[in-house]
Amino acid sequence: KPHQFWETQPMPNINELDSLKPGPIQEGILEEVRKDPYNLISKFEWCNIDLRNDEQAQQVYTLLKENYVEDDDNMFRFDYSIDFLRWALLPPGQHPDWIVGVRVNQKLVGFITGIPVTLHIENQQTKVKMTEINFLCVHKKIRANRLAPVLIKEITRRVHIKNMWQAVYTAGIVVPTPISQTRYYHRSLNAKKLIEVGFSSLSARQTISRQQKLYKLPEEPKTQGLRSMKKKDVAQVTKLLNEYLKQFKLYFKYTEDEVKHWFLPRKDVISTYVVEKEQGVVTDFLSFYNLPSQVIKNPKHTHLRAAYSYYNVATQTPIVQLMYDALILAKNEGYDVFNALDIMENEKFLKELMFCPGDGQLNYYLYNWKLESNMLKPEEIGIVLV
Ligand SMILES: COc1cccc(CC(=N)NC(=O)c2cccnc2OC2CCNCC2)c1
Repeated sequence: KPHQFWETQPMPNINELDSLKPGPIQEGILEEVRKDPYNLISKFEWCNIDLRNDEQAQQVYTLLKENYVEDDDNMFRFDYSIDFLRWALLPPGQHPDWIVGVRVNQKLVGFITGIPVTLHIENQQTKVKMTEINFLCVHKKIRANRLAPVLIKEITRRVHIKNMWQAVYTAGIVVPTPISQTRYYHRSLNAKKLIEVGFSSLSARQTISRQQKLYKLPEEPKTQGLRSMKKKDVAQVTKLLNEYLKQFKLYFKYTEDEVKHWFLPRKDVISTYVVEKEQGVVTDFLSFYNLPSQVIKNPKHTHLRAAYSYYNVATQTPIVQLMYDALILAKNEGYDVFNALDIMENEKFLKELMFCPGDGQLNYYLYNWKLESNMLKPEEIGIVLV
């Protein structure tokens, strides 16, 4: 029976979509939260992963590299680096017991994570402290042990115990009940490599050299004053970002500390470029994160270098021009492809900059929250998960 687990969860099911009132579906009662971890099958043990510890970080890296998300044709698998995982999972205010592992004889076989976020939902008044769940992974060799539902219940318990009752997450699969179904798009930067790894294919009339010409980019960005973000930009970037995000129905509010963490450039993790017009005034910024994929079987290439659009705020520079510069910068940083979802204002540049639709969708989920409107359009989503 499909969804036997999800039917037990506070997610609106198809026939409640019109009866539930907006807001929390279940009131959280702290006293009722189970104090001890969920039971695991024998030999399986819970552990908190300290990603600052090289050995433990390496174990997480290897588990994900070999067992995490693959594309629909099982040709590519995400290959998150240790530096990336430290960026993604050690933000300000993180909780050590929200980086959850399951071990069998010291070997890491299961993983799930949460980070604290403050989410604004649908209108200004409601802002909800909650968790952003990510990196749910069970080793390929021990699937169908029903470990995934236990990992979800355990991290839910660890969130409830901190008196938080909502969560936000994304998934390529559809389980009850997405709040938005977004599509992803790819812009070729290295046409030859994309064809060699099988990411792109040539139709009868296309040739590699024709593709290379089609996707060719200028050597240098066009926008005057475009430069790498520095510490001194944090205050202005924070104001620009928080102001910009208010137009969406779902968005995070960022402190300057969080902007420092999420946007200051980290080599091979996050790239952020600001547009500094006359003396010191920052008017726009663009950012993209580095998520390579392992090419599962290919004689010539082991990895696909992919840049993923993060947050882009265009107030003076036209968004199409800003994103064209993002493509040029990503190409110059060595990326093969630039990926983006059709969320926020991205529809405004996807076609014009020759992005092609991917073969899947990314669904957004809100745990224990009924929206006023059952579904949000992708352009109403103002949050990017890594
Ligand atoms: C090209 O290598 C891949 C390796 C694994 C999966 C996919 C397809 C896929 N599922 N892509 C996305 O989910 C995706 C496509 C564009 C932008 N962000 C995305 O996902 C992000 C956000 C959610 N967590 C994973 C990274 C592609």
